[in-house]
Amino acid sequence: MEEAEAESLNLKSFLKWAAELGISDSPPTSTIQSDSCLGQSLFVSNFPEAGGRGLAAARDVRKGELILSVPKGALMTSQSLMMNDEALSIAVKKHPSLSSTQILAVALLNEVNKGKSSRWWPYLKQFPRSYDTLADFGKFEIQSLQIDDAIWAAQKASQKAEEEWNEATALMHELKLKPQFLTLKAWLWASGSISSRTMHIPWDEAGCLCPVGDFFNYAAPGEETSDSEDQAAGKASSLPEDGMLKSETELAAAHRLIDAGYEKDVSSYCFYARRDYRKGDQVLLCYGTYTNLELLQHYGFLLMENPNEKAFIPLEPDMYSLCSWENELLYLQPDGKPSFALLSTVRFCAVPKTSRRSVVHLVYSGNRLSTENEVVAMRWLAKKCRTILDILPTTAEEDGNLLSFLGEFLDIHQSGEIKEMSSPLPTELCAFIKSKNLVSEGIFAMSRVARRSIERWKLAILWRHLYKRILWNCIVHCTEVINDIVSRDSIQ
Ligand SMILES: C[S@@+](CC[C@H](N)C(=O)[O-])C[C@H]1O[C@@H](n2cnc3c(N)ncnc32)[C@H](O)[C@@H]1O
Repeated sequence: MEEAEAESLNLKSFLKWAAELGISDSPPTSTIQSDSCLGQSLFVSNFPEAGGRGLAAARDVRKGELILSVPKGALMTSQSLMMNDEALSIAVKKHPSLSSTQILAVALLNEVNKGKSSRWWPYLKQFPRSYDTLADFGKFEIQSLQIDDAIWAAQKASQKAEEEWNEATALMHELKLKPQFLTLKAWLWASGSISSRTMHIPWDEAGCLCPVGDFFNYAAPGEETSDSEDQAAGKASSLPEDGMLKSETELAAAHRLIDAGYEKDVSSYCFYARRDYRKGDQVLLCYGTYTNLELLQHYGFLLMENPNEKAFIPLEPDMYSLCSWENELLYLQPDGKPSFALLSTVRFCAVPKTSRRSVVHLVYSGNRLSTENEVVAMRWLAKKCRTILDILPTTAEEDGNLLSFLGEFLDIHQSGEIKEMSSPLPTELCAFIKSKNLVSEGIFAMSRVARRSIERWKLAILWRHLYKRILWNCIVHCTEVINDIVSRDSIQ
């Protein structure tokens, strides 16, 4: 059977299985019996440019409408997995130091280990085979990020995954998992599934895996969720289970922004439309507010246009303590403009040390201190960005060219062995192919693994390209501010 045909049959039996568990996209009053849980409000579709498989509106949908409900019994949690598996439950109790996420990862692998005999088998077959989160990045992809902060985040993510795997190995051996489920690769699959697919529930920090609900692709929070209508409608809210929402402010923001949650009164996970949708539109979910690096870290993708993107630039050491801003507030926005905190810090630094006391109140008001100060501040910022860009191994333009080349390369070489390349390969691609041992006896095989590997590397290149674009935007912005001041001065 063709792979696509098998996939379609698997999906069909999954949607039937989901309907039997009470998952439904029908209005609560409806009593329609169906062999699919979808079809009334949603259907599964493919969106190659926005997340791949996702959910589309089966009819015109109004903002605030309930579009999917998943009963508690259909949620896959550590608790529900242990309830049906005494051996798992007993073994887990012997390892109290494991975190709730590690327990869910082991329970997930333990379930996959059962194969077809697992009651969750139709659902498990819908999971991706591998992920592109930062923890999945190899050394080459990590270095390809080029920016120290991002390299550090990726190294940390991959070290953390390995440490957590090591800690959980004893439990997995006790459960007598098959060798292929004891590997780091299997662990990365389980932790990638948890990181990119779980939803918040109040009774387990690791969250739950929510069949069908985890088919919603992501849209960044925008204007439609910034008003108070959702709270006015009294909807429950959920938090993405990812450990990213650290501060109270972030938690509060996430509560406002997310459009799905577990509702105790109906014992179901409920999903609401966050805006009006026309029939056929992709229906999206906001998992939270993320920069592109955070999206990569937790979900393995990034957005070309991310309103929440932030480019952090290394400042002089004393600048971090000069004002009372937290470091996370000192960044460039996607349009290149400095954040309020960064702008005021740079302005303050541009004041001679002896005069700083007298301008403290003005700095925090967000006002320009003087035209001279503004010019010095903007010059400093533009120079900083230029210096950072100058020392990076590639320019934004080169990254853009490499991305186009890789896009064409993947299109031309769909699969199979490649003996002769149509054009000379870019140096970085040669280094990539060599580091991944993709060539054997002069022949490059475009296997599924090679393709995935290139796709993952493309994400690293795209990330650094977008970072550099913000720094360029900043240089343009600073130059415009300076030119504006100079031209006003010359008129006066
Ligand atoms: C909860 S799943 C969504 C459904 C997923 N597409 C599937 O086929 O199972 C989250 C994953 O979908 C992909 N994704 C979601 N939104 C995306 C977007 N806007 N652009 C690209 N990929 C996206 C990412 O791979 C992410 O880790």
